[in-house]
Amino acid sequence: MVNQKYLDKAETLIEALPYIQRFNRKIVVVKYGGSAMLDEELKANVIKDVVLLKLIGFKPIIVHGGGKEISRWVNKVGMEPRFVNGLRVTDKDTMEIAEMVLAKVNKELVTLVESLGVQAVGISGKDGGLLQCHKKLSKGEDIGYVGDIEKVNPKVLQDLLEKDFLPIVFPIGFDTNFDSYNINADDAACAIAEAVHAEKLVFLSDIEGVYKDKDDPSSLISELHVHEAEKLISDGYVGGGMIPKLQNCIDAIEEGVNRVHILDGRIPHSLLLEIFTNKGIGTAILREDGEKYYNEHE
Ligand SMILES: Nc1ncnc2c1ncn2[C@@H]1O[C@H](COP(=O)(O)OP(=O)(O)O)[C@@H](O)[C@H]1O
Ligand SMILES: CC(=O)N[C@@H](CCC(=O)OP(=O)(O)O)C(=O)O
Repeated sequence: MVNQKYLDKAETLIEALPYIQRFNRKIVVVKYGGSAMLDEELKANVIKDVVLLKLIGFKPIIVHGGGKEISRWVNKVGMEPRFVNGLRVTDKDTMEIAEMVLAKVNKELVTLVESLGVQAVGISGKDGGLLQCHKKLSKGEDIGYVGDIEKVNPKVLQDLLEKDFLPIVFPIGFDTNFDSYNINADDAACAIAEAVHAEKLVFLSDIEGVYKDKDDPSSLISELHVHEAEKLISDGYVGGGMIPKLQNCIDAIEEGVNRVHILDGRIPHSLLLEIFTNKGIGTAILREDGEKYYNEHE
């Protein structure tokens, strides 16, 4: 008689079959950032999940941030990090630090992927002219070298995917004068997902998902139609970094990305759980005609 434990494992693998079929050869953009990047064990788990997606036939692209690491280095050189509406005020020195730190984080992620036997290529938004931007103002205020993405040239990503590499992107771009700009990583992930016609865009953050009431963790919302997400923002239920994140989710859905999710990067393997099981973890943002499967607070 075969041990039940092994039968359960086989069952779990078989349960994944419809999801593997659905996403076979499809592009999945994973935005990785927040404090889930600071814990080495969590980082290794996130990378293992993405490598697994790659090896079973998905086409993942990682777009990463590293805001907390940038702030650590800004502090180290005796400066004070400053944010306006979730965006880093970026003077020339901060720009230099941001680019150096993000490039370092990028090569660490490349190394982790390579150590698992998958070929990765780490690039910035400058490479292949991927992210062309102009200076972004925050409600009219000049916040320095912060970039607003104007155009995405996805050719470099398409070529890398075609040759079976796993692209890992960090959010630094240039404008038409080739001046460098610091781009919010959520903005970069959203613009890239739209440009490559991703099937799915996943934000791995350091919160369970979107709460109906930002001060009440028991109010997690499993699924949100676009108009409901818009209403949460306009009614003031969403604050801080969740405002641009949710706005990016809305934009991505409106630009044709099929599925957009905000997940808790602190939960080990939340990416696999979301993709391969029918447990609604995190928050899914749905098209207006998208059917809801879960009830709130489930
Ligand atoms: N309604 C809400 N639901 C969830 N998080 C919210 C809400 N309103 C504000 N937030 C804040 O938004 C943060 C997530 O945005 P951010 O810190 O920019 O994430 P990341 O660094 O992963 O990109 C949460 O940690 C939380 O403090
Ligand atoms: C303009 C701007 O704010 N850029 C961000 C880029 C990194 C980022 O977005 O990192 P997380 O995703 O980890 O927050 C910054 O300098 O922090």
